[in-house]
Amino acid sequence: MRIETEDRPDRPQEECGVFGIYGHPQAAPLTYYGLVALQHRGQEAAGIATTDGTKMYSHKALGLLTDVFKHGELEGLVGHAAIGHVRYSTAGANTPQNAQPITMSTHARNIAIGHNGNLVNAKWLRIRLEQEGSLFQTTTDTEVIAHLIAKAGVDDLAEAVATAAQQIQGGFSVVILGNDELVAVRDPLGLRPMVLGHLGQAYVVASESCALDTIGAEFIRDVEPGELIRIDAHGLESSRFATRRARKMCTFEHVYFARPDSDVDGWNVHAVRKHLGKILAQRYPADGDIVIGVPDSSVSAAAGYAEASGLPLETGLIKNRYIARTFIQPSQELRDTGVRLKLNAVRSIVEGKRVVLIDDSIVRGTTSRRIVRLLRSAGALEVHVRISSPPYVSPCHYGIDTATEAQLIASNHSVDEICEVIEADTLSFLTVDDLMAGFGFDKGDAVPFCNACFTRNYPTTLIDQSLREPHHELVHVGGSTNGSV
Ligand SMILES: O=P(O)(O)OC[C@H]1O[C@H](OP(=O)(O)OP(=O)(O)O)[C@H](O)[C@@H]1O
Ligand SMILES: NC(=O)CC[C@H](N)C(=O)O
Ligand code: SF4
Ligand SMILES: [Mg+2]
Repeated sequence: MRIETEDRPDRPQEECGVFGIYGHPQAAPLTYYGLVALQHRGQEAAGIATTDGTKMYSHKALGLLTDVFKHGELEGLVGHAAIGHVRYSTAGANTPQNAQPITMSTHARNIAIGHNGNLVNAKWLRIRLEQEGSLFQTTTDTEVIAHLIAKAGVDDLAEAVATAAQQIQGGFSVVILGNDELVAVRDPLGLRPMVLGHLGQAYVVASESCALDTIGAEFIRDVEPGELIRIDAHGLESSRFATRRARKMCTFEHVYFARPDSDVDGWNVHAVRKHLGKILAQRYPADGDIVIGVPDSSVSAAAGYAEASGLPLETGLIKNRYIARTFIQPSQELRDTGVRLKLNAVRSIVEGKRVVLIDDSIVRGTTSRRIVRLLRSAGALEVHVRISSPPYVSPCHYGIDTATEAQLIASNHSVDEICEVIEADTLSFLTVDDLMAGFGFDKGDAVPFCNACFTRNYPTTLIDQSLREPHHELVHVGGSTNGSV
């Protein structure tokens, strides 16, 4: 194993998916299938940890799930309870040791932890924990949660997790595996999603309901913001680690991130996107002949736009199904190549047409410019771009870190300037009020959503912003993390 240090690159980051199951003899394979359904949430690393009540087993590595578990590693993951994770880093680089679940042995137990979200006070907490003697193995914010659990000073895992959850701030949906129990918590504002289901006698928690559908589990309900769920041989117990307060669910889950077949906090993602497409057509019509959605995430909004405008919906862009999401590629060069590999225009459909192009978001502008060019080179006469969300002006600090402010095209360009940069004939975005109308809210209503990336109004203080980034990243090259803890 080679160990080296590197400066932490200041680069755009994104989301994760978590899954947990208790009470099933096939816990590891079911977790694997659940994670397959959540692969869109993170493609940098994947891992699973299981317990048979006595020993804990884990395997994790960089890469897609199918790469990480291609040599029969699942067979070694025995036990009736498991958690799993697919990672897109937000805190700490994309290195093997930062992959999750993070495992730790304490005097009381083994724990494994998987986290979706990003903490806004992890650096402060880490400094305090290090001053108190904690030694960190990774550079993630997630390990801070593990140390807080270990240091809680109580034997009961759920109590220890509650103590930890009360100290962390920001976005977090977390699954924790103990010796013979599974604990799940969701942040008090509900920034990150989490659902609860059951498969026969087994309980399941996951980032999105599509993971429940994939393993044939039944949806019970969303995990409440500020709720702690403990599942063990005695069944399921729910408690609160934080008092109820106004929800601030992430709208970007609905706009782009979640799968359209998922229901997030009572709204079906496809239905919301389609509704947003209709609002876009009603408020920002375009003189076009055909409507084309940018695959994959804008297909629902394009269907809504076409329905409301009366224009035909065409499949004018074909996506190579073997290329992962471009928005979450770690460098601009890779993103540019990614867009080219990913999409191609259908000349026979777009030639001689005025195209209304629907996309769900413009973040850096890479995708839109490339697609406008593609359509023109395939013979489109005009390209009118309509975006089913408002301009993305400010970085997310809660788990969908799309880019630094300087990289966000809307943070330093007007709509007209963006239109010019992406080489479109016309360009319109939804307003925040339009976006909220997509969920059935009227202007002026108090809404249960975080819209900070569109408004710069963050629902928490950004505590760590006053601290400098850590300088060093520890990179282990090679080696395996499989085996019992
Ligand atoms: O302005 P940019 O920085 O280019 O990012 C915005 C684009 O990225 C996303 O799609 P992506 O290609 O990631 O994934 P998808 O296939 O799930 O839509 C999003 O839907 C936009 O199309
Ligand atoms: N995208 C996420 O939710 C990442 C979780 C955690 N902050 C990490 O970087 O590993
Ligand atoms: S800032 Fe944007 S992406 Fe981040 S949680 Fe809020 S709505 Fe979601
Ligand atoms: Mg897209």
